[in-house]
Amino acid sequence: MLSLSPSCSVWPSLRRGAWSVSRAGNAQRPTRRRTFATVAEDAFRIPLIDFSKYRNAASVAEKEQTAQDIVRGFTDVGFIYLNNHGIPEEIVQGAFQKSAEFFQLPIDKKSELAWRDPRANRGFVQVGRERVTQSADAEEIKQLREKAPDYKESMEIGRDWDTTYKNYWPQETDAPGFRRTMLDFFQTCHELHVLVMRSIALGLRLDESFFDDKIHEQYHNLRLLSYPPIKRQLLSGEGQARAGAHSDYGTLTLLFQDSVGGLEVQNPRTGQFQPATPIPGTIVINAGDLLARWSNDVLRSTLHRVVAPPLKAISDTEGITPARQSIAFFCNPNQGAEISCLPTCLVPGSKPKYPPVTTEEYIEAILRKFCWGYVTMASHMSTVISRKPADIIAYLSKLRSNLSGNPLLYTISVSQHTDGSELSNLVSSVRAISEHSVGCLSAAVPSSRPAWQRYSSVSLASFDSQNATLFRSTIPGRKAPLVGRWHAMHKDRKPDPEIPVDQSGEMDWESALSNAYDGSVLSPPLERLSAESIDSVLYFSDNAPEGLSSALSKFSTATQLGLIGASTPFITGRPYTLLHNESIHSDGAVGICLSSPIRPSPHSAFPGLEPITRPMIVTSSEGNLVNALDNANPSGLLLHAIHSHPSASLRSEQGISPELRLYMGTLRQNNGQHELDQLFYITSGDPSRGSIALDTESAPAEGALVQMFLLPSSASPDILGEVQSSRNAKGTRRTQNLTFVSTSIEDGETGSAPHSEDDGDTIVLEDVFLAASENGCVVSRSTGGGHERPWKCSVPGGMVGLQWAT
Ligand SMILES: O=C(O)CCC(=O)C(=O)O
Ligand SMILES: [Fe+2]
Repeated sequence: MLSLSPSCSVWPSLRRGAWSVSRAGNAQRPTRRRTFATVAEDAFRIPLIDFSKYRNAASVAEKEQTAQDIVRGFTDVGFIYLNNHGIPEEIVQGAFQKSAEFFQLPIDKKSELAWRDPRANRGFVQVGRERVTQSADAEEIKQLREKAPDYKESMEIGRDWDTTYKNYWPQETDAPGFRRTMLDFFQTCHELHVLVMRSIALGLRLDESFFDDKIHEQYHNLRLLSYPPIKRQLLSGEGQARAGAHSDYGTLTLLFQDSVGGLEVQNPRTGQFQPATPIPGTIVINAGDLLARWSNDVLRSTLHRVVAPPLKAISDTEGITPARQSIAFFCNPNQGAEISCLPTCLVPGSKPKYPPVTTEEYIEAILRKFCWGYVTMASHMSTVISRKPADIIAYLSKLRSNLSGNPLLYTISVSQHTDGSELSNLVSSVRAISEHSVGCLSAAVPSSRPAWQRYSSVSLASFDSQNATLFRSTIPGRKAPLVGRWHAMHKDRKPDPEIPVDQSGEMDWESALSNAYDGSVLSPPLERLSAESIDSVLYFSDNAPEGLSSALSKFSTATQLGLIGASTPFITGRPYTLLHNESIHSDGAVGICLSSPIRPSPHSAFPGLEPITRPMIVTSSEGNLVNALDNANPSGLLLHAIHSHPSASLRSEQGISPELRLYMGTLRQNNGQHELDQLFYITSGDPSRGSIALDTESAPAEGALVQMFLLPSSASPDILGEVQSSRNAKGTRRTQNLTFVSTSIEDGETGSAPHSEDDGDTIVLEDVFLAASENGCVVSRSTGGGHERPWKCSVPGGMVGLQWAT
């Protein structure tokens, strides 16, 4: 711990020379008066610092002078020019060259890499999209942006290995060498940041390495800037600039500028902006808000802006401001670093000006203040439920103006009481929102609400067209050859005789997955997408999604969720009703591929299940059979569990009640707890051989931790009620949640419940996409390095989904 005694404080050194502290002991930034007369009152010069002495110093003592000069520069002006900084000129020029080549790409190519989210802060920003300002008023920022946009384009690059946010890179063929150059430059700049922060530590009388472990995670931003040539006139209006006045928010910004000029720095004492004229070979470095806060405002984060360069640079009588290029490297502390007043920056006896904050909290607060409404993944997501289709239609019509033309994902579930014309009105109202849409008819979401079977619902998610690609797939699924059936412990549940479609639920992943992916089978829009850019694929399909799922494995890090459409022979005369733009299909699949700036996180829940065995290890499995658990006979274990269960109703003369719904689930560890990961329906078992057959092509592998469960017949999860109450819970962070629910055939069809008071209600669940099917859903979640083998979630009440933080 460093002593807080005055001799260790930075103040004495700063008092030397030009400044005096006039209100010592005050925790506010001291008002300073010039104490020597040789410098004019308003002189405000960015010092030029030769860094070679520091870099080449053999001892800490040799570094002292430069360190103090640097700190003085940041104390007085907030900006320095750094000369002999150690980054070779050809490296800087190489980055400028690649940056220029990037900005010359056609706008379509650059737009594919569009910046989408303030927290990610990555990608291409078009002229006029950004408006840098100090204003914190959302409405004011919006107006400013419309009236006086910043005349610049930029490309933002973050740490490339970040697990939450992805960089957007142009194709190598479009911008050869761009990615490599920028990644190397990022690293080079990071290293210089470390060195300059060390010099600041020394200059502030801290240990030279004080900042090292607080800045090493590289939460930095490399911003390439291109200011196109524009008429000077356009930059002369009030509030108009190439970049409006602002301060930067991190520790330091390393700014590389070309020779055009236009950067201006505000003299905080006079309020006047003064040019930071380019000096060849130097880097302009300024302190950001976080460093100012860290240092209790000893170091200054100074306002700056980019305006038209001085008149002499104007190329002709038209007054065209020449193009300008710059590269800013915004440095930040580690996300978790605590920014609390540096011990040497506190006037003894006084309190720090600011409470401690982590970088993450600080940046989060800035984003809340400055970004008008977080950019969300879906520009709209909601589920509307009502007894009256007309009310749903009225709700949908209100969305039209805002969502028009954007890719739309939807499901429609109609009650038994809805007639054909009401259904087609619902479909037309959804389609009227956008001509680019995919959807399907789904089943009612399980609810304990009375008269539930009389309700219809529509779920919608509208995406930015840059994030979403719709598709239709006719890739055939492959039906499973019937795998060996064992003596049934209980009969398979028979398909409901009223539904003449295949309810067998057989999935033939094995053969689908064993066929190497043949890219030609994906429809053209999907073929064009680059594999890494897609983080999620959502689709609606018939009962044979294996072929599509296999082809989608091209998107090797994407989570795939497929809802098998509800059976609709009595509603539309088709086994499944899938919708794509203006077309209706009875088979195949329709879906959407998404590339979010922030990866959505998968979630799953299987409410109502009752564990009937302890967790066990699979010691032998093959195909869809589990042959041994903890080296014992799985069927025997299951029978024993049922027979020792307190409820006699589980047993029958044959041993197990045929109505019983039994499952085997795989478990994963989460914070020392076991969580259910995948769940397979137990179709049959053979007590003599011991094997248990699962409704999947590949049973959990040997070594997997599993447990057996039953779903009591009384289980009737109130999914809607749960979702509603979780949405209403106070203090929860806003998220968008898409959930596919597997229901039982009986759900929503349980006779006529008594008429209830709330029969007429229309429920709107904002930021929720809730869709159900009695045919279950297909799941293959991204697991960091890849994705799990697809499996089918068919337990009634089982939910799988994606969540986007907003
Ligand atoms: O382009 C420049 O010279 C400065 C840009 C800048 O200040 C910023 O982007 O924060
Ligand atoms: Fe800036």
